[in-house]
Amino acid sequence: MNKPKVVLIGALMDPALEKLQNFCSVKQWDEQQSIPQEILMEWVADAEGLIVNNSVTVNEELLQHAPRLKVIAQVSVGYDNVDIEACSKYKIPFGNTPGVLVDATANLAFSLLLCSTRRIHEGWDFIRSNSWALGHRLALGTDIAGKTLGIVGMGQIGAAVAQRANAFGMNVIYYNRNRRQDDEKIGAAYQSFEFLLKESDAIIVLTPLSQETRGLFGPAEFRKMKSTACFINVSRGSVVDTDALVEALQTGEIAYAALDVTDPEPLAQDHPILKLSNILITPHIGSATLETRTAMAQLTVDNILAGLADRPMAACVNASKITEKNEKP
Ligand SMILES: O=CC(=O)O
Repeated sequence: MNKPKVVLIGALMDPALEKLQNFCSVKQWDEQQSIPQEILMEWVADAEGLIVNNSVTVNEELLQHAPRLKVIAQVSVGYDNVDIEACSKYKIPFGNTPGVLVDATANLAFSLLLCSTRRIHEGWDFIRSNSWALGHRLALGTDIAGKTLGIVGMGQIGAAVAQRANAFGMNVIYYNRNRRQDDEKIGAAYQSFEFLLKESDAIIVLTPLSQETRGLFGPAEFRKMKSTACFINVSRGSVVDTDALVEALQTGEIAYAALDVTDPEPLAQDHPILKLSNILITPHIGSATLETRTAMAQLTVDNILAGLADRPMAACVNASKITEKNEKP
């Protein structure tokens, strides 16, 4: 029996890759640079499955070029690069990887909070620049117990961050599009966005990127924050107006920022944000642990195999929008 053809963009960890190769004929793009559009279009022309990463834009044009496509999956929880409505229109289920990355991402977010408030990476720079030996003083950090943490975007990862902040004695408030019914269980109180901006000592952003959240943090929002505030983004870079953030850090409107995501990504070496001393940036590594990435790869392959076999997928974003398969418009 012929194996179904699957196009794989990017790397996939073993043993998931091996499993995929056992059941499917896999064509993989694993180069540093993004796949050129003409090659992508050529490859998807006869593909039945497609695994993408966020360097690929999945839109109607791509779907029109892929008449045999039965399923798409991505090794991430965020899918702002994918036009879900178009996938649903073409009756193609799209799978992502929620759940399995919650703890790793919450740990990274909380690490950025601790590193920022205790100025850990500055300490490391201080040592490497020989300042210790020269007797220069290192600036003091701040405590987090008793301080207010504002979480913007209260999904599973937000709840896991709230749990950690509670354990560290923080007062946790959150803002979300919809208020959660289990405020008490997650140990966080719902507040308006305005209140959160004004009252938080630290803000952690975890909201997905959408039309509503693009540029959510701009000049006006930074102006409302405390001058001692620490701003942390672990969602998507475009939720923040980068120029406004640079200015807020330069002028002292806020004290500090830590970002796991940036706009653009990656940052050019001469980007002004890299010249600031009151910022810490990590290269989009929220879910990057061996265990988590292995589980994400496994879930992605399970999603693809289920979609190819017309079985329900473990994590499908548009399951409710797809009724009859393979009836393409
Ligand atoms: O950014 C990472 C993800 O969306 O999983």
